[in-house]
Amino acid sequence: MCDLNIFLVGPMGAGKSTIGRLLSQELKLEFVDSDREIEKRAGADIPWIFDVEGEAGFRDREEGVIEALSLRKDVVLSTGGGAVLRPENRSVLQANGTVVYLETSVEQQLDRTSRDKNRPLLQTENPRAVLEELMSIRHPLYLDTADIVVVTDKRHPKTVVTEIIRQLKAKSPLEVE
Ligand SMILES: Nc1ncnc2c1ncn2[C@@H]1O[C@H](COP(=O)(O)OP(=O)(O)O)[C@@H](O)[C@H]1O
Ligand SMILES: O=C(O)C1=C[C@@H](OP(=O)(O)O)[C@@H](O)[C@H](O)C1
Ligand SMILES: [Mg+2]
Repeated sequence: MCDLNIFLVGPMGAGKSTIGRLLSQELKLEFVDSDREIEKRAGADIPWIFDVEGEAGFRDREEGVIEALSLRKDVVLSTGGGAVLRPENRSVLQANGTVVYLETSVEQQLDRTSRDKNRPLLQTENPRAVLEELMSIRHPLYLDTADIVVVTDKRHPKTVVTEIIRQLKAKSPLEVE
């Protein structure tokens, strides 16, 4: 395998962080998560960054981290759900690896994100309305950025990983062993 980069995009609760780690283990690639890298560089967690710097401050940090991480070699990068918003991010992701969209229904997003409080955009009275609104804006951007689309609804993470690898092999048989 040479210079294989896989970038996971998709909405909150799609399973990008979970699936990314599993996929990296399966393909023996390094695993990086842009949200964790943002937190590491800031020395603060995401809720703090949103609180103090606003969403715009977070997006600026995210852009720097996505550029840096996408230029690495042989990584699986799990991005945050809003990474596709900036055209600069879409460009670097498309230029430097295979982009996988983990597609998920709002219903599953709600189910998977209801237990933790670390997503500032969902700390609201009506997370369903927020997720629907975000999906209407972002779904076309995910589709536009991705080389591969994998549905994750009601699928075990291991099944999702198997399906990603199947589609990667179908696309570039020589790169994925
Ligand atoms: N395919 C799946 N089936 C069931 N639960 C999942 C699946 N993928 C992720 N999860 C769970 O959903 C939650 C959110 O997953 P996470 O990987 O953080 O998503 P993302 O990074 O896309 O926001 C976690 O508790 C995780 O264990
Ligand atoms: O959708 C978004 O705008 C966000 C998604 C989060 O990442 P996950 O998609 O990994 O939850 C995180 O980057 C931040 O809370 C903003
Ligand atoms: Mg994540």
